[in-house]
Amino acid sequence: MDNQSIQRLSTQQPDFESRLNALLDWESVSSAEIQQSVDSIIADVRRRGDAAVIELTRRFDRLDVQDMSALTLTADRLAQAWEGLPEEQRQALAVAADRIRAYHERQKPESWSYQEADGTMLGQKVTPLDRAGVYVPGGKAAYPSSVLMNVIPAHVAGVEDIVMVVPTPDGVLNELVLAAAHVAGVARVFTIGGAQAVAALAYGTETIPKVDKIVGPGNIFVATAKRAVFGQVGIDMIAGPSEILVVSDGGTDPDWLAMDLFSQAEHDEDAQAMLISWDARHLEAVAESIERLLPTLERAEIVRASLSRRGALVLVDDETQALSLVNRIAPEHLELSVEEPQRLVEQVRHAGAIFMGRYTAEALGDYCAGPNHVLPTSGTARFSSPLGVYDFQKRSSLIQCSPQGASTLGRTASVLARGESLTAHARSAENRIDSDKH
Ligand SMILES: NC(=O)c1ccc[n+]([C@@H]2O[C@H](COP(=O)([O-])OP(=O)(O)OC[C@H]3O[C@@H](n4cnc5c(N)ncnc54)[C@H](O)[C@@H]3O)[C@@H](O)[C@H]2O)c1
Ligand SMILES: N[C@H](CO)Cc1c[nH]c[nH+]1
Ligand SMILES: [Zn+2]
Repeated sequence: MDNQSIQRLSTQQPDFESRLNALLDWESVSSAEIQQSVDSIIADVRRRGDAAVIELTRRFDRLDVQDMSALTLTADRLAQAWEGLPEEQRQALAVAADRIRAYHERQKPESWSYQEADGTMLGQKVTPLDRAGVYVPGGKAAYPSSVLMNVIPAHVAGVEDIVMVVPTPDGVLNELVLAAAHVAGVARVFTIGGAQAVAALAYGTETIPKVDKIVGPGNIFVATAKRAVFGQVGIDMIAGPSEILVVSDGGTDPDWLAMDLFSQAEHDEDAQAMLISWDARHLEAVAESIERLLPTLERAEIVRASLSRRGALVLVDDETQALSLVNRIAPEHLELSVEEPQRLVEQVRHAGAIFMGRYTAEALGDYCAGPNHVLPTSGTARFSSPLGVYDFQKRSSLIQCSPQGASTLGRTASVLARGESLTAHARSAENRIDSDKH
């Protein structure tokens, strides 16, 4: 059992709690050393702008460039990537983009207002951000799907200026990423990544425009930098390594489930993949599938590392205990691989995205089902939501008093303001009481 790739847990084990906590605790991976290095990168970019970005890109992505033009891709270059793709890939990108757009159109909030009996109008006006910065990860793997997932909701929200950054280690451009940027309607791409890209978007440089908000997932350097610049700009969330939590009733093919776990484990050595079941024999079968199928993967080493560090097959007493664990873990992706997912989903309170039934592989959501794949991780689904149109918009309150409304509200405001000893507030409100009768 010891030399197996994935840990085995049971709620009956006396040390279950501490072992589970160790698996869930990703934040502790963010060491003081990383924080220090990110702080100094941000300070450098603030101080020296483009020169720092160029130097840091040389150091971390091994790109030997002299000026920012070599780190800039124009709309023409993106169109060229689109034209050069095989038809099958163009088709797949277009289908995914259409489905993601259709889903996000439904999220679009409307401005609203209503009128009170005395003619006072109250409402809420929704406006898009002027400029959004989209971080597309590109260190260990390139993510064309993340381009679509980040850019399309911004467009649907009405953002006019979208600046995309994506690292291209060793100068290798990924044509699918560029084509996805084209199909999603991006006009400007800078081939930079890591904390230096986040800092450039947050503070602006001679070449890179300062944005209002930075969205998109990334590694620990990206996440730490986003946390550091929050306040200077908005951010969507701190997205950690990918996670999957599967609840299985024992009726799904163990090979399918093993591959579902691998699908997230292959992102990163820090990714988390867990399966919970109350069927001990089924867990054994999944363990056997894992051992047999793991060597067949292209990214077997990453998967092995991730499963041994943050992977687990968890035996619980029953369905109730499984659901209570789900709500405690608040996973990024939850697969309910059970006969009656509708019944179970009623009891799920915290999860980024819920994949219901044996046929709904999480991987479909990563690419083309329609909902966003940028999701809260590390338990933050307790208080945050998938990336969406609402992340690219803000709301302003609208208040228009009729003369009568100003009198009624003025009396109430005056009392409250005097209670706070704020006499200018009180007199400002009182000035308008019965002003139409003078
Ligand atoms: N939540 C989501 O929707 C989602 C989607 C796709 C990917 N992801 C996650 O995003 C992450 C992508 O990570 P990645 O590394 O492949 O790409 P990345 O683009 O996030 O990071 C690459 C950059 O990290 C910087 N970097 C690397 N080593 C450094 C060092 N020692 N010091 C300072 N900077 C350094 C470099 O500048 C490099 O450009 C993975 O964890 C993956 O699971 C999440
Ligand atoms: N599973 C990732 C989010 O956690 C998204 C992704 C992109 N490509 C494949 N998967
Ligand atoms: Zn994925």
